[in-house]
Amino acid sequence: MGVILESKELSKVYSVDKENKQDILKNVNLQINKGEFVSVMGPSGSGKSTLLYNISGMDRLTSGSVQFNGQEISTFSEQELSTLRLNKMGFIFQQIHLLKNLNIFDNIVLSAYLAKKDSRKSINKRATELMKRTNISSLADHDVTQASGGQLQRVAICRALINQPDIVFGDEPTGALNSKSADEVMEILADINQTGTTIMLVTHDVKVAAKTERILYMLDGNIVGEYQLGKYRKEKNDSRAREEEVSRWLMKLGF
Ligand SMILES: Nc1ncnc2c1ncn2[C@@H]1O[C@H](COP(=O)(O)OP(=O)(O)OP(=O)(O)O)[C@@H](O)[C@H]1O
Repeated sequence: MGVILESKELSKVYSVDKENKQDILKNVNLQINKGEFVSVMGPSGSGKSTLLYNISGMDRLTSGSVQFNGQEISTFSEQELSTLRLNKMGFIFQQIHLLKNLNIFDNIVLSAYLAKKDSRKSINKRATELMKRTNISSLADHDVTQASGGQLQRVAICRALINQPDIVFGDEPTGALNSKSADEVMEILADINQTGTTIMLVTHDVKVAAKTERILYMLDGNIVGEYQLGKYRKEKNDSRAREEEVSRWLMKLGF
């Protein structure tokens, strides 16, 4: 299978001012395998988002190492990092940052036009397929203001996938959605994972974590537990049992 992402002794210190420094990540060692679907849980302030930003090259670590596909990325320049993020990584956030002056289709294809890896014709074809897969084809020429939160989050998924990334990172990707839309988004992500894309997301929601394959638990800047759930398969119809399994594990950890 092989490792896609690895951190070794990853530390992040925030300096509030000269005297006040906060150790937010404390020597985090983490490995994510190619094709895995991993979630990160833990109390508020435990460092989940900070971990996501530091291992995805969106923020700079204070010390330690992060390797992506065997390449040390902590020493990359800003330009190298931005090229890496554009071509190899996709991002989905709780707040959907779409451009209001572009319609939904153009929001999805924009980063692929910028990456210039493929012709516009093949990018448009891919966008059309992604929109079909996420059930938002009818929204192509709509304004972003004309779509619901759940629909916009699907737009964000299409946008995250348009450059065929090796890995997709999500920071509370369902956090702003009602439970039906959250469920639909998770089904889409599970489906995308099953076609080979690695996914790592941060969540507070047991229902979300229960659709992932391995759950990491963060406490006070470190990973203090992990749980192997195995791949979620819709046809097994065991969402409830998985949620109960995760809840029992979290209770043992005092969550
Ligand atoms: N830019 C920053 N400067 C200073 N401190 C920060 C900064 N960003 C985050 N922090 C602090 O780092 C700690 C961890 O924040 P982080 O957002 O990673 O936690 P989290 O586990 O994702 O929390 P939540 O579940 O509430 O989103 C918090 O105490 C936060 O206040």
